[in-house]
Amino acid sequence: MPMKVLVVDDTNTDRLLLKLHLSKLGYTTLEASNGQEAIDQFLEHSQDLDLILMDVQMPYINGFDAVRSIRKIQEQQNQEWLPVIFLSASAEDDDIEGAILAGGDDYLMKPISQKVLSAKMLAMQRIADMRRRLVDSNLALEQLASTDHLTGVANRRSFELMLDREMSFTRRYGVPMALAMFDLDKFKVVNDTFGHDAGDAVLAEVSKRIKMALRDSDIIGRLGGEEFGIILHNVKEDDVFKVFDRYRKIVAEHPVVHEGAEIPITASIGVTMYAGKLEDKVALLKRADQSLYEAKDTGRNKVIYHPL
Ligand SMILES: Nc1nc2c(ncn2[C@@H]2O[C@H](COP(=O)(O)OP(=O)(O)OP(=O)(O)O)[C@@H](O)[C@H]2O)c(=O)[nH]1
Repeated sequence: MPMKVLVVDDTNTDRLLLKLHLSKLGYTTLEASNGQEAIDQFLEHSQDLDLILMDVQMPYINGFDAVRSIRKIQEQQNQEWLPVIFLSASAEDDDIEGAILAGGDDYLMKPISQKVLSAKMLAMQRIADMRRRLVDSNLALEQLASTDHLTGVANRRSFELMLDREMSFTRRYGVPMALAMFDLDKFKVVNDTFGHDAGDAVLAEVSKRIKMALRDSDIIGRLGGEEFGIILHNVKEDDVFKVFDRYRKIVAEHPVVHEGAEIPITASIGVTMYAGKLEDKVALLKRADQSLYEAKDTGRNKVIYHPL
């Protein structure tokens, strides 16, 4: 993908010439005619910007100061590195050193040779491509590390991180949430009767059914074995039992079919609510677990919810 380049120069002709040359080379350009505009453009386009060409000598906020501000913003927002090439009429060693210290990656002498600029752009394009590949593979790795490979839902680590996030959202905005522990009944019998592969197929099918029934803002994760966690975001106390009983029915009403065999399956569900009091995740999980235990102990295939 061709790079998107922000061209910053207070001299209109220099800026237009640069833009023209870059467009001819196939790059997309944005422009700014002073340091403040450069910062504003960066803020607006930081997600898809690949390179900044920054004039050094500009009134008010010069190129060095503009780049220092941009680097500070990037650091605060934990953003990826964005290459900056300074453009300057000065060939003094101090200025070149100053450019690198201000956060620049390279330095081009004015008047700019089109040949040198084309070559530098080629090098920067290589870096931009490498950076994109790195970002993509980091995303893929993060996805892999947070997903349960059998069911495709969040794994325990990632579910607990999301639970932390949901709880702090509830504390800040007072939006109540529900947490359920959801455990398949007599799953050992399923494995023993139909085989481990059939057990795996049941786990995959049940999580698929629940995922389809959840709203986009709700979360399901596999806590381990045949146990799942479910978070309902922003739910009314009166609706909690109804929603989870619907999930219970979705599991129980149709057997899972695996290699011609019909495997009846039910689940027990322990539910609790969180309205933002000073409790921690461990306390909340424990409360849901106690309700789950009660559901198992009093016959299974049921939802237990004790309003707070
Ligand atoms: N097929 C399959 N089975 C699993 C997996 N993880 C855990 N199990 C099985 O799940 C079963 C859980 O058994 P128990 O903890 O005794 O509970 P249960 O039989 O579901 O009984 P209750 O929970 O009391 O209703 C064990 O037989 C585990 O081997 C998995 O990834 N795939």
